[in-house]
Amino acid sequence: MDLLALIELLLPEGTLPEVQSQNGRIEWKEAIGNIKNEDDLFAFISSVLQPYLHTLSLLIGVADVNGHISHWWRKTDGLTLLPLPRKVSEHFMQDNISGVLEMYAPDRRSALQTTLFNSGVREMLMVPLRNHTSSFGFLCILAKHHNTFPKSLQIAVNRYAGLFAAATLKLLLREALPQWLEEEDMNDGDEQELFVHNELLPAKLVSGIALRPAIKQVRQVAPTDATVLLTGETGTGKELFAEAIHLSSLRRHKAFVKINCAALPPQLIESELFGHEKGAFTGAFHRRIGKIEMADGGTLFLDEIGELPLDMQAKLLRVIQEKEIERIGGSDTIPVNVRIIAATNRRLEDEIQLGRFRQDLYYRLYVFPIHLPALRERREDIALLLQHFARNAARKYGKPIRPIAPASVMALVDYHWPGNIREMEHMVERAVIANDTPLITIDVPTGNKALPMEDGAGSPLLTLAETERQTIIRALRYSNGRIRGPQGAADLLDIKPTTLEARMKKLGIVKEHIVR
Ligand SMILES: Nc1ncnc2c1ncn2[C@@H]1O[C@H](COP(=O)(O)OP(=O)(O)OP(=O)(O)O)[C@@H](O)[C@H]1O
Repeated sequence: MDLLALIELLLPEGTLPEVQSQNGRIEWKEAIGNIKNEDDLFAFISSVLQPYLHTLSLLIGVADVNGHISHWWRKTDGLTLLPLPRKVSEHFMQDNISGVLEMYAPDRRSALQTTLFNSGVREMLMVPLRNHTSSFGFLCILAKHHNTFPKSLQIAVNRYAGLFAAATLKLLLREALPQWLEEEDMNDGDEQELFVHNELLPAKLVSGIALRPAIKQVRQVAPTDATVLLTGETGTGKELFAEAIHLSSLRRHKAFVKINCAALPPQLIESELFGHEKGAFTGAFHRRIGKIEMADGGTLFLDEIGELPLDMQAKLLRVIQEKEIERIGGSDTIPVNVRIIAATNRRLEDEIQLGRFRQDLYYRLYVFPIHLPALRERREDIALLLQHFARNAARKYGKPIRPIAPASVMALVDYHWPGNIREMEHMVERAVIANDTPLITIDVPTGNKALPMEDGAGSPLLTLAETERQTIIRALRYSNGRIRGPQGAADLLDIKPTTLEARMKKLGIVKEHIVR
């Protein structure tokens, strides 16, 4: 679970509105996503309240479980705040004061009010910061004069109180839970683009924008028992995705059994798949349970299915159709209930033409195909994945987490990655081990010159805005210009339709120009 999802759980439902930014309305998660320190927090609050009041002096207090203020954050515009008393404002927390407080004299009941009065504060607008069950702190807007706060400001402050609470919680949780701090900082605000999608997927599966359609397909197909055919070059993550489907399925508590059809000599494959009875052939001293039987109730992952010999293809077809097997040398048929996921880096259509793959088996497997793009087809994700693997390798080898040198990142974005993610993972790991400099440098492998981009236009590093533009355009083309609904562009990109429309407006994308 990410930090923002946790915040959403902690706050009362319906208290997190969208906010108006310079470029239209944006979702709360996006609005507070980049808050990393006190300055960011105050800049955010000021920007929300800017239309109502230009100069803001702000004070935020957060209480511990006993109601004592454990955190003070302040930003003063033209006010010199005296040091705040150490043990103050219990009654602020207890009475849950909200609204405008006028100050005409030091207040005996509250050390905080007295301090503020003596600091020159004459009016204060107070907003409790609430979680599900109670107030955990307060936000004060301070003014040097009476009658400073217009009614519109008071209404806005109440409307956005949930958002201010979320923003404050973000800072508190970052301090309390440093692992998030590290994750967020490494990605420098881009964390939203590189994410683990849900707890049921393998934790190591990360995805940038380009993998989102495949992840979406995983979510769609996982709960069914449909056969899945994963296609993609070597190292694109087919096995990881097979595991993801299994872990997101109802079979997740049963076995996930893998068989690599390319790794076994043909004479062993049958016994590996179907098992054998004792004495079935010379050397069969014991009964052996085959992989299909082992996967009963769970998932059978047939990697490199294109390498399966033709006679085995016929036997596999029978298993899929009849849902039963016979061990070699056995006379009984054994019912099996397995979900089949197959993977290949060959074009099975070509293999059929060449007479190396059975067409009937192909149709049995081609129920729900998922294609994993090669890394060079998803260059927009390369920089983020590099940082991800650098962080992982640093943890694995007990090294400090360091960024990769921008020049290396630029060169690697242009590289053609024949070994895809597997190649990247190993390359980064080697560099992390070998480098002790503040920035990790990685050389593009020699003898592998960067290939031009698919469109032949060279391979410049794209700006984030341009990357976003191209991704939105791709999604619109894919959805035939449809923004809303299942398989609409917003759905594919996993964002709200209103957010997509706002981004299209900002980036000057007109869907009629894209889809004709
Ligand atoms: N999206 C991803 N996020 C994180 N790691 C990934 C991702 N995709 C692949 N990897 C890592 O890259 C390596 C290769 O992945 P995997 O074995 O799943 O690829 P493959 O397509 O099955 O390769 P092959 O066709 O050679 O069997 C693994 O270590 C895997 O953990």
